[in-house]
Amino acid sequence: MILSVDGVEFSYSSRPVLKDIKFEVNRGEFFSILGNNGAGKSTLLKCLNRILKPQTGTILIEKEDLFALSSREVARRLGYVAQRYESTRFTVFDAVLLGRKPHIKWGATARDLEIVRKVLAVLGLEEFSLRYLDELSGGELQKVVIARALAQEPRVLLLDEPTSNLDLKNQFEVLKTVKKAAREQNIAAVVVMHDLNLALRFADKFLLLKNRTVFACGGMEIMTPENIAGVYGVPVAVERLASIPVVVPL
Ligand SMILES: Nc1ncnc2c1ncn2[C@@H]1O[C@H](COP(=O)(O)OP(=O)(O)OP(=O)(O)O)[C@@H](O)[C@H]1O
Repeated sequence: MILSVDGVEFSYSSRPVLKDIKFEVNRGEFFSILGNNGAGKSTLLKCLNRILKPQTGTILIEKEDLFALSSREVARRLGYVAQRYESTRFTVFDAVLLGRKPHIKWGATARDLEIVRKVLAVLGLEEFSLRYLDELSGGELQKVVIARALAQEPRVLLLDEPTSNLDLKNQFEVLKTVKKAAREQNIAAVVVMHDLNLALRFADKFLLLKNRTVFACGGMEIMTPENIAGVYGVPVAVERLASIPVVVPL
């Protein structure tokens, strides 16, 4: 187990958003967080990245209390891609190299540069290497911020709706890359998603959030029509098409 969350509660001033959140994520796992708009998914991800501090509960990363770690240690262990981000006057290469910052002591080494080149190649961003971020399309920029998080080589990768700006091909490529990174580097990817079909296709485990708390958590066995309808309030069928599970609203 790489991440363990127990009894987490969070409120924005007096507005309670999360209560009694409990789940575990294992190494190598693609873990999808699902739920309606406003269910608290982004808030939960921010608690996992220590941007927000839960009022109660514990979050352990590799058995250590997340809130007892130094900022540098957090940056080494956790990679985070927010739902919204701004483009800056960096080149794509430099922006991805920034992901290596928690590992760099004096200056970037040949290994750091190699990692950046590799990640850019995997995500098909090589040709954009020297372009400035503010000259990219929304989807290209989204791939760059994911590339930066992958270059960081974190133990846990936290992604908030990583495919929201991507076309069909890029949605698949990005999620495939994340899944491969989880498997090959034996890290965990915790991904907030809206597209149930993409979640079914790529995730190993699912956390369904409803009414501020965990509605269900587990593998494919919890993605039943009853649970999905219970969370989203829409009747659905879960079918297999070319042996791929798909959710169809009825
Ligand atoms: N900074 C904030 N201050 C006060 N309330 C907030 C703040 N950020 C979010 N909220 C509220 O907390 C609740 C959960 O928000 P959150 O962004 O975590 O939901 P979400 O599940 O990620 O939603 P979405 O799917 O729409 O992105 C919402 O009711 C939202 O209005």
